[in-house]
Amino acid sequence: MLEMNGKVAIITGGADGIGEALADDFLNRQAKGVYIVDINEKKGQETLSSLKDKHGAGRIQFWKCDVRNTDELEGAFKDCLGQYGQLDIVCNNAGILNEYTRKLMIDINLTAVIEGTYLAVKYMGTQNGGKGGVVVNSASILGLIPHNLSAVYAASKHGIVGFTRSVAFEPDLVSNGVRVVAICPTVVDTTLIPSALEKGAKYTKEIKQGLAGLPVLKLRDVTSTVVRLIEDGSANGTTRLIRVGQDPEDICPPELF
Ligand SMILES: NC(=O)c1ccc[n+]([C@@H]2O[C@H](COP(=O)([O-])OP(=O)(O)OC[C@H]3O[C@@H](n4cnc5c(N)ncnc54)[C@H](O)[C@@H]3O)[C@@H](O)[C@H]2O)c1
Ligand SMILES: CC[C@@H](O)/C=C/C=C\C[C@@H](O)/C=C/C=C/C=C\[C@@H](O)CCCC(=O)O
Repeated sequence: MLEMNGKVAIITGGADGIGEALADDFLNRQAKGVYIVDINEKKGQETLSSLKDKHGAGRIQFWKCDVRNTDELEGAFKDCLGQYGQLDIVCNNAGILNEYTRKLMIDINLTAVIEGTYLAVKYMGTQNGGKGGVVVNSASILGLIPHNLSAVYAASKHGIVGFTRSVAFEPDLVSNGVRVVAICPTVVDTTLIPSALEKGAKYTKEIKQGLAGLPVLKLRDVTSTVVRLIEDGSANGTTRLIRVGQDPEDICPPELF
């Protein structure tokens, strides 16, 4: 069992929404340090300031970068180890929803998750001077089911699910003591979808109709599931579906051919 107490985490997309809630939750659980990595400087500084007010200045840092730039992302890992001397948890959570910018969305939602996972092995792995650890990738229910109004977004999230289930058992990860899991929430109470719709997302009208009346997850439904996955040392290659009013359940249990 890996307890949050005394652990150090990097959270991409940590300035807002699910990432911000994870940072707050980890700090509430006495994490030693949390690194929020985000492209949004203004929101990042605001979140940094409010988390410092709540939890004290020493346990929270903000690293501004675009997760698509692997060198800049790696800078956060190096800086984090320099600040805290350890790294235990990596949440590859940054994501966007924009069917008009297809390559950009795949680069942020999928490629950066893949690169972030291998950076986690490089900096947490037992064969690389670390103590091992856990990677939590933010997928979506749309990583498990198709969606005709969000095909590229769904492709990016299906990619995360396939990658997570596979890489978790890659020999290099197993021998380095690094577990990899993914969360697959339905709609969550953040600005991701409302702000995409406000900006005139593709199929805005149809998406609004589809979303009307759908139950919305609270941030704590997501953070509590993430913490359970982190703490459960047997969770590896797990893709956990999170729905309103239902216990989180594992879909596609990992089975190697
Ligand atoms: N909100 C939902 O309904 C929902 C449901 C299932 C899964 N998800 C997934 O969870 C993750 C977080 O979603 P959210 O709802 O908290 O979104 P959000 O928009 O509230 O927060 C996402 C954060 O990622 C940051 N970000 C975006 N592009 C970035 C980049 N290139 N480099 C660094 N940071 C970047 C944003 O600045 C923002 O702070 C996403 O991967 C999303 O796809 C969200
Ligand atoms: C799924 C949330 C987020 O990751 C992606 C949003 C992308 C586009 C917005 C909209 O088009 C997507 C709606 C997705 C709905 C998914 C599931 C529902 O059909 C059923 C949910 C019912 C339940 O909570 O069990």
